[in-house]
Amino acid sequence: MSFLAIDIGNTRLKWALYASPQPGATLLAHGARFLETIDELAEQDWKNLPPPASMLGCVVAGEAVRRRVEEQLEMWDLTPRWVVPQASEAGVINGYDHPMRLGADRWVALIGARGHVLSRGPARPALVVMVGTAVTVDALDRDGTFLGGLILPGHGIMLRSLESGTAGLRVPTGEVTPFPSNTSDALTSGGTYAITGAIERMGRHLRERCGEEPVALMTGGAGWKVAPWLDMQHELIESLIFDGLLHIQSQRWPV
Ligand SMILES: Nc1ncnc2c1ncn2[C@@H]1O[C@H](COP(=O)(O)OP(=O)(O)O)[C@@H](O)[C@H]1O
Ligand SMILES: CC(C)(COP(=O)(O)O)[C@@H](O)C(=O)NCCC(=O)O
Ligand SMILES: [K+]
Repeated sequence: MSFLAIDIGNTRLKWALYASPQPGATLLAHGARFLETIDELAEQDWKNLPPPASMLGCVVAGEAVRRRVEEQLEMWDLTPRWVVPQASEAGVINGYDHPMRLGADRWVALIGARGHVLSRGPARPALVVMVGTAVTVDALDRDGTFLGGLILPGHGIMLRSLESGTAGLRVPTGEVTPFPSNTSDALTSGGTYAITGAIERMGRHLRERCGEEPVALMTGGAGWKVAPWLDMQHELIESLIFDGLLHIQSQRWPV
């Protein structure tokens, strides 16, 4: 009953093969590819994998990328299924004005985060941070209602937009420091503090709204770059999206 989970962001496709579609299932294999090279998945990463019995993915990179991935999936006898955010699912209530317009990766991360919160004891509010091409900072209250969240540029987009919008900012990346005294450090510190500042601000909104400290869960390829500078208790969970896909699949097709 192996299960293939796929997360397609705007920079990379991440995949993971689990022994079964159940939270906590054994991880059999996993990998990631920049979107430029996803047409090699069948011939390379997936060539020697045991055929998965089912698959569930989330994609925010558009129809053309989704179709390219579905072509790679044709090597197996699988029906590709892609998450569409619902009004509520797996204990999470979608508070977006138009629930289906929420990014599928954000919805899946919220469901994964809710699973982590409930597996640790009494329900608590959660701050769900995804540091990828863009950065999202989403707020779940104690009852599992998604209250709303921030979208801001990821580090790469911030630097590229500064480079393209100015004459003098094409410099190597620098260090994060309280008082940057060169262009490289100023850019790297500015980008990092913009991201951590947004996270800390949403953390304050959620704490004031719920009257208790939220659990802060962070994921995404650039999470490790930001985490050391975040002035709040938090946990980096690289598998958060996969955990959400496992929860959804286990509820849709309970074994
Ligand atoms: N191997 C890598 N090489 C360069 N950048 C990486 C790598 N892995 C992660 N990153 C960083 O993480 C970001 C992509 O993270 P990811 O979570 O895959 O984004 P998305 O979900 O938007 O595709 C990139 O913008 C980059 O900052
Ligand atoms: C905000 C995002 C671009 C983040 O995508 P990523 O950085 O993971 O590539 C994605 O969640 C998205 O396309 N959202 C749709 C708009 C919304 O969530 O309001
Ligand atoms: K992502």
